[in-house]
Amino acid sequence: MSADRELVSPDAEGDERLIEAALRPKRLDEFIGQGRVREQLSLVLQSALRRSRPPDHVLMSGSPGLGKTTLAMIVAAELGAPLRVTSGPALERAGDLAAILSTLAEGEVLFIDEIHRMARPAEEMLYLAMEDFRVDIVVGKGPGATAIPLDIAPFTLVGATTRAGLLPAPLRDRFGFTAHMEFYEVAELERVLHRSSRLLGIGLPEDGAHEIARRSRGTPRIANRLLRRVRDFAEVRADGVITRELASAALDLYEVDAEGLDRLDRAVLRALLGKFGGGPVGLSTLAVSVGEEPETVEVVAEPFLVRQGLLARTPRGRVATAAAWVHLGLPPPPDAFGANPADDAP
Ligand SMILES: Nc1ncnc2c1ncn2[C@@H]1O[C@H](COP(=O)(O)OP(=O)(O)OP(=O)(O)O)[C@@H](O)[C@H]1O
Repeated sequence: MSADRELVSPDAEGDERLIEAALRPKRLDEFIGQGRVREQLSLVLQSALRRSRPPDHVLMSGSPGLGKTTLAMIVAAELGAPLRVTSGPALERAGDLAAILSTLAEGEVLFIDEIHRMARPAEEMLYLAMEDFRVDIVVGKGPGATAIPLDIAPFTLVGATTRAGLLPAPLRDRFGFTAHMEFYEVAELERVLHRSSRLLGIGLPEDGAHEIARRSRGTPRIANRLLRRVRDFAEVRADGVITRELASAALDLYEVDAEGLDRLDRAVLRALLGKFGGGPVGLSTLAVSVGEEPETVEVVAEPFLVRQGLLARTPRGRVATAAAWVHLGLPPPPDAFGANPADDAP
């Protein structure tokens, strides 16, 4: 990912990770927004606690930075259970997963981030572990290979994915509960910002919080990061007070536009309008034209552009809406998507 994506990219590195960890809500009642998910999860957890049984396995899907890791940690904290953390790409061989599963304590929460990127043999081992709390350890090779069954402690799997559609059905079906994480409303992000500013000792007036919140792409991780950049700007260029005007000037400098679109978002829209006349165009062609991987465009940029009503995914390809033309200061063509009420028909 290029350096200029760092500011609004939901990925974080180094010190940023430490600050992120410090800002994570620790319990469900501190977790802001996602009302439906919170209520559903709370029921699942309370009922498990009453029955003194580990709850069903939980799958969380949603864009990067919406709080999936935070919620996984909260699941363990609410259950008073230990948490083991790994990720799909780290589970290349079945043995990698077997080593973890066979050492889980009873009731432990196993969090697998990016679960859609797990290798196939590990995935197959996970099916049995999730359903029967058992793994088959294969000893030997070829026709003489034998599977030795090994019981494992009952545990709860929490899987997180940015691409639920890529999970094979047998895996998806083994989760008792799926939490669909949505982008946050501006008012919710304002609460996230006020909480973070208290924890970081940053003075944040209401109007400054509002300006940062509305440019945060509906994502708490981005809100927290923009807060720190605006704080830097306020301290160096002004008297430290984050007013609306100051937040707006700082975010302009960092190339986050009034709707929260960053450079990649705008590059995607510009390519769609400038090179493909508004589309339809296939994802790979669009990604090549902005010099990014198709997955980055699909996972990082598109969900937000779709949510903002600027881009539509149609069976024929990606299409810019009339609002996208307006956003880039261009007159929409009469046949632009969304300019005609028939586009909304099912
Ligand atoms: N509901 C929330 N309330 C307050 N802060 C939140 C909330 N959700 C996320 N955050 C903040 O956003 C940051 C990113 O959250 P988290 O790492 O859980 O996202 P994620 O969905 O797991 O991202 P990724 O998919 O990239 O791993 C955390 O540091 C946390 O402080």
